[in-house]
Amino acid sequence: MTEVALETKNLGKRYKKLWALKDFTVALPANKVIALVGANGAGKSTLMSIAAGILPATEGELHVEGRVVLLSQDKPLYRSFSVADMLDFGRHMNAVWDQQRALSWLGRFGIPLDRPCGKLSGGQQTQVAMAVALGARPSLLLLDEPLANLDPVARREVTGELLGEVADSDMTVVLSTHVVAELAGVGDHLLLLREGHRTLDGDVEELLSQHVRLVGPRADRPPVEGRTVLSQHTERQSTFVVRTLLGPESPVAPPWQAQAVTLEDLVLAYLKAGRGEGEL
Ligand SMILES: Nc1ncnc2c1ncn2[C@@H]1O[C@H](COP(=O)(O)OP(=O)(O)OP(=O)(O)O)[C@@H](O)[C@H]1O
Repeated sequence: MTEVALETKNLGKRYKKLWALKDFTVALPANKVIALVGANGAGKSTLMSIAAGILPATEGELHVEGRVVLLSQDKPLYRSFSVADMLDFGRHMNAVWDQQRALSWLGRFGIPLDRPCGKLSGGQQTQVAMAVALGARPSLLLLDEPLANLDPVARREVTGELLGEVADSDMTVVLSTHVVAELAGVGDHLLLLREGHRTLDGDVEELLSQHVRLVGPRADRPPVEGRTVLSQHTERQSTFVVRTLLGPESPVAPPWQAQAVTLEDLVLAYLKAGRGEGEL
């Protein structure tokens, strides 16, 4: 059985009248990179803050294994501290500290140790914050869009290195984003939130193999059994994204065509789907 890094049961968070998270039940697998995706306001930060213990839940249960570190977009760095001072600070603030791991991260991205943090670029500051987070040896590292100010190449490098860190340790990483185009190759597991609810959750490869896009003549329903996630129609043509056990390889009667979906297609289909439609 897969080990679980984070488990919730009917978790809910209410801010005055608004439920930012509601009836949220999930079990996220350990030692994976989990992409947490949702539109603005879907509840990603709320979930991460509760998991990190800095925000109390209104109702429900949450259980995490081991040490949790949350890194958000506003990086916790002292501007006058040099990079080396920040590592010293990390060592003093954490009961467990891996200096070598922190140094090795900075070395990979060429960050000078003697430079004051305030004189580093936004992207370099992100790398320092990442090094301090990794030095704390978290079992669960929650990254709340901290990569937003990295250029696309640097972001790809960071996510690649993170996958390596996960492979070399028992760490689990949850990485939140609403930049759907950047998802490919980033996560092993996808968790999609919409308006505080879990909309889709599963192993990325499995999810891709369970969905198919069907294109054919205008029709009210797709030509296969399954749950329709998204329907789009023009005057003469219909396109459906369907969750089906048949998979994208199975034949459909012509003139219908079955196409595999990419991760980006899949996420966009669920994000676009009307409320209720496509819910699991
Ligand atoms: N402190 C707060 N007080 C009141 N409402 C809040 C507070 N924090 C968040 N919310 C509301 O809760 C909902 C979920 O917010 P949250 O920040 O968790 O979403 P998110 O998915 O992280 O969004 P984004 O991608 O924009 O960062 C939103 O509707 C937001 O307006």
